[in-house]
Amino acid sequence: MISYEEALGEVLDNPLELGVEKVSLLESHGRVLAEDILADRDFPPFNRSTKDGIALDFSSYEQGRRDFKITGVLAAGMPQQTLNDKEECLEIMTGAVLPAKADTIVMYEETEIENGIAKILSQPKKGQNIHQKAADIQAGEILLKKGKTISTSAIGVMASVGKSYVLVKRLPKIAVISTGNELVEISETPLAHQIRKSNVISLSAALKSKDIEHQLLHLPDDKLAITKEIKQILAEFDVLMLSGGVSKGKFDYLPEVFEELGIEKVFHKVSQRPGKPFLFGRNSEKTKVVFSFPGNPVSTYANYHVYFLPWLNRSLGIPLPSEKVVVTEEVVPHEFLTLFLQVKISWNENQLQATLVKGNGSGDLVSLALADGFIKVPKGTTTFEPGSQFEYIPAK
Ligand SMILES: Nc1nc2c(c(=O)[nH]1)N[C@H]1C(S)=C(S)[C@@H](COP(=O)(O)OP(=O)(O)OC[C@H]3O[C@@H](n4cnc5c(N)ncnc54)[C@H](O)[C@@H]3O)O[C@H]1N2
Ligand code: MOO
Ligand SMILES: [Mg+2]
Repeated sequence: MISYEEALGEVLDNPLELGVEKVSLLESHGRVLAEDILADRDFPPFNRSTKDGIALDFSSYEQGRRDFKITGVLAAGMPQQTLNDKEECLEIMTGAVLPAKADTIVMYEETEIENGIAKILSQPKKGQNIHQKAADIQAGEILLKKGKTISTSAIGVMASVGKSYVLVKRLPKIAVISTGNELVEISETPLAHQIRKSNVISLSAALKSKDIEHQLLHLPDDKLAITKEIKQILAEFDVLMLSGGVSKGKFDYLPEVFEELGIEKVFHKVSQRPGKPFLFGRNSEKTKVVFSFPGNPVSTYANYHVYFLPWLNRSLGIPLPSEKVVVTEEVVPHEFLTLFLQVKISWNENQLQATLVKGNGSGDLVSLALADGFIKVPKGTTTFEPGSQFEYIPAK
């Protein structure tokens, strides 16, 4: 059995080359940019007024003039005008184009306007209140680099250069598969010996929150049926994400079925709790990967966050986030297993602190909903004191 660290290393060593696709700008939020976005023009595209006031020729002020006759009003959206006479000025609004032959803007608050004459009350500096053409970026320069995760502000930047469609990294297409004869649909009333399938519903919600295309499928505890179906599913999807049927039981057929279908087992079973009987595999062409999670609800859920999400980030070229929290109580490690303990998170003096959520093992679905995430507790024999720091894996 391999350690958690080795297992994560193997998972991260098997990213998929997913390619790229074009999506509409509004659909691109959270996706990974697959092209550089260039400035299609200078930013700003013209000398732009940053204040409401008057535009004048500074040399006239320098020569002692303080009163300027107003000969027009410039609004944002008007084509560029010209200041025809040094002794005159033009009123100008924020965002309007600086007129030719003017070089300085004085805001209204620093003037007194009477009978069409603006009197300057302040001591303006040459060139003030002008956002110079190309000061932010020049046409042809890179505004956003490929590889960036698209934020809402990046969407605004792309809108400003007229990108209504944008090239992004493709997301994997995933089959989310429940296994087991005991499972019924959520809309059904289970008989005494049955339960509703919940694991795959959480997985589906988690994938939906990332806009990942996926399909919910179900397999009975019947080896022939499983083999036939998985063969078809493999042809259609990039990733198989299964829950259950992967441990030591008489009806846990998945490990042998994968082998028969040519799925290479990268590892099966990790020295961790929960989630020990996890199997990770891939096809020989390395175009498909299989996350076969143990069926206990907490195991499936923990392993999705511990392995699948980092794998997804690696496949998309996104840096892996790392967060630390401090525990409020003693934490007892396991001598041989890495533990993923459920915690509730709160803020304490600018630091995230974690309080353990006590549950009844990895079959306890109820405690799972009370937790915000997991802390990773390395194996060992020394109890951690309150205040010790742990890696935190948020679960959303
Ligand atoms: N002899 C051994 N027995 C078990 C071992 C072991 O090492 N040796 N490991 C235990 C651990 S740890 C786990 S975790 C489970 C994993 O079992 P499987 O992956 O084979 O899952 P199943 O047997 O199919 O189901 C286990 C449990 O989970 C429930 N389940 C499954 N799918 C769903 C679903 N979609 N929604 C809700 N609940 C689900 C299922 O009904 C079972 O109660 O094995 C231990 N045994
Ligand atoms: O790996 Mo299991 O999840 O401890 O029940
Ligand atoms: Mg089993």
